[in-house]
Parts: sequence; C-alpha cells; structure tokens
Amino acid sequence: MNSFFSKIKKHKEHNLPFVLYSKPNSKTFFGLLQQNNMLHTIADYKEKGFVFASFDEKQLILIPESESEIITAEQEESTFENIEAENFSIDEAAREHYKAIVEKGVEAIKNEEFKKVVLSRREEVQLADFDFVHTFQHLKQIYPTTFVYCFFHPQIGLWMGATPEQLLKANGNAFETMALAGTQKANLEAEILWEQKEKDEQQYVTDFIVKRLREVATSVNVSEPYNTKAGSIWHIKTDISGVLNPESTLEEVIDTLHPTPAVCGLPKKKAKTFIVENEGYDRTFYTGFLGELNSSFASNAVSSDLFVNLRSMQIKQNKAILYMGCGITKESIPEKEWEESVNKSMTMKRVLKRV
Ligand SMILES: C=C(O[C@@H]1C=C(C(=O)O)C=C[C@H]1O)C(=O)O
Repeated sequence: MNSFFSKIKKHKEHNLPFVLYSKPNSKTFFGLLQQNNMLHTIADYKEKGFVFASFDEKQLILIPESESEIITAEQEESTFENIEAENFSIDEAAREHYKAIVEKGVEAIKNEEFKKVVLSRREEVQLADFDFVHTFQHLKQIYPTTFVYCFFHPQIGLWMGATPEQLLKANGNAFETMALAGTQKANLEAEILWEQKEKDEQQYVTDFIVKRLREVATSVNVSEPYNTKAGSIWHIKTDISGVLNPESTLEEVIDTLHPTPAVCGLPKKKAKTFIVENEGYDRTFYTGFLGELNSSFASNAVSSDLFVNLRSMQIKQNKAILYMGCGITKESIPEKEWEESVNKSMTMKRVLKRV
C-alpha cells in the first residue's frame, strides 16, 4: 500500500502523466503510470487505456495501457480528520451571478426555447498543505459508493473527484448506464420525498437516454426510479441496461449518450448553446467523462467503464477550483438551485484543508 502511493508520488515529482482510481463499492486502487510525458489523444475509441475527455469533447486525452506501468493496491483502514465544510462563508457576488443565470434559464424554458438546462459554476478554495494521495484516500473513505480518481498530465493539470454517475459500462455487446437527477441534502430524521419538478427532471433524463439507446441497441431494459445516496446528497436514479446492435461502435454509443441531459439539458444542442453563452466560463473537463477504455484492469476483459466527471475539482498550486451544477426546469427557484450547488460543493470541501 505504502509502496503503491510512494511510487505514484515519485511519478508525480518527475512530472509524468498518471491516473489513480477506485471503482464504486470496490476496495481496489488502480494506478496507470505513463512512462513518458507525451500527450496522447483518442482518434476512434478503439484505443486501450484510460480516457479523460472534456465536456465539449475537443480534448480526448488517453493514458495508453501499452505505455504505462499498471499497479494496484487494496484499501486499508485509515481515519482522516473530518473537515468542517458547513461554515464556509458565502460569496455574495457569486450567489447573485448564479441566481441571475438560473433566472435567465427559467425564462428561456418558459419561452419554450428548451425544456431543461444544467447550469454550473466554479468556486476557488485556498488550500493549506495539499497532498493528493491524502485527499484521494480521504475521498475514497467518505464516498465509497462513487468512482474516485486523481488524474495528472503535465499539459492538462491535476484533477480529482468522486463521481456518483456512470456514463457507460460496455462489455462486448452488453451495456449498462443510468439516469441520475434530482438532488436533496441527506437529513437523518427526514423521509426522502421528491417534488414533482424533481421527478419530472429525472424522467426527462431517463426518456432521453432510453430513446437514444434504442437507436443503437437491440434491447433496452429500464428499472423503476429509486433513491440513491452519494455522500450526503440523495438523487433519483434509474438503471438502464441492454444489448447493442452488433454493428454499433463504442464511438457511436458514447456520442449518443454524451452529454446526457443530466449534465447538459434538453434538447441537447439548444441547452448546450445556452450553457456556452451564459455560464461565463469554460467547463473544460467538468461534466466530461473518464474511465477505462477497452481495457478492464480488474478482470482482464476487454471492456469499457466510463463515468461522468462530476463532484470534481482542478488543483492549481495552492488552490482548488470546484465545479458544481444543477438541473434547471421551468419550476426552478434560483435561491434553491444556489443552495443545491452549495451542498454539492461540500462533497469536495469536506476533504480540503483550507488556509
Ligand atoms: C451537474 C451536476 O450533477 C448532476 C445534476 C443533478 C441535478 O440536477 O439534480 C444531479 C446529478 C447529476 O446528474 C453536478 O454535480 O455538478
């Protein structure tokens, strides 16, 4: 375990690309240590390795299996100091800006320009003695049901996250995905009840994914929606699985799904245009996707296991840039969406020591 992390730390000191990750509900850690500093990219999704893709898919970075040393370790019991995330001061200007774009989104939906849009924001946190290994282990400890990762490339930077959302799992022709939406803070005493707005929003996501998958699949199975917890946040989730047409390629399936209405909106193109014109920053890798491409280091099978890059942050010298977004529909109340984004930011703030 210690030699696993010290090897990765040394690799980072040499400024070489790597990814460190652990799958949901698994105690195994994987490291892919690229043995040179080249920037590899995806051309047709037939490559093998770990993909790190931006929201706009203009940057499709690959850590190739053939150029990497692959190392694993099992999680050991460790305890990390709990960081009080709740007492963060609120940035009033950020709040007003976010509420204004949500308001604008709601107006556009009322004017029937589109049905749903996911609007996000970013927030900077000044860090005290940041250690990526420590932060990775802490994330894994408090969010064991998520996909936890740390990605580094000297030309891309350092990204970390703990995402609850699968984009696609494909093994031969069999695939699995999910529709995730609706957000509420976990409350010990309260029973989880959803408003119609949240149920509708999650149903849009399911309908879109199922409709699109039927174009590339011979069968699609859909579960009933159920409640699922990621850290201290509840979501509504539907499991979707099936069998792809023999002639469908992985590239087609990814293009069909990404970006889902869970991170972009509906209809996709109009929502995306609204995002680009109004969010006021470039999402880069937030709400992109990442994971094993045509290689499963856990089972030796040729399969892909991809996740949506949510509850994530970029680390720069002594600061972290956190990213969080909310699904906006015609019933959205700007103040509530702001609070939801604050709750989502806690996922990362809980593992960050601040100055
Ligand atoms: C966009 C994010 O989350 C997405 C939006 C959700 C929502 O609108 O309720 C819920 C889960 C995710 O699909 C994020 O966490 O940044």
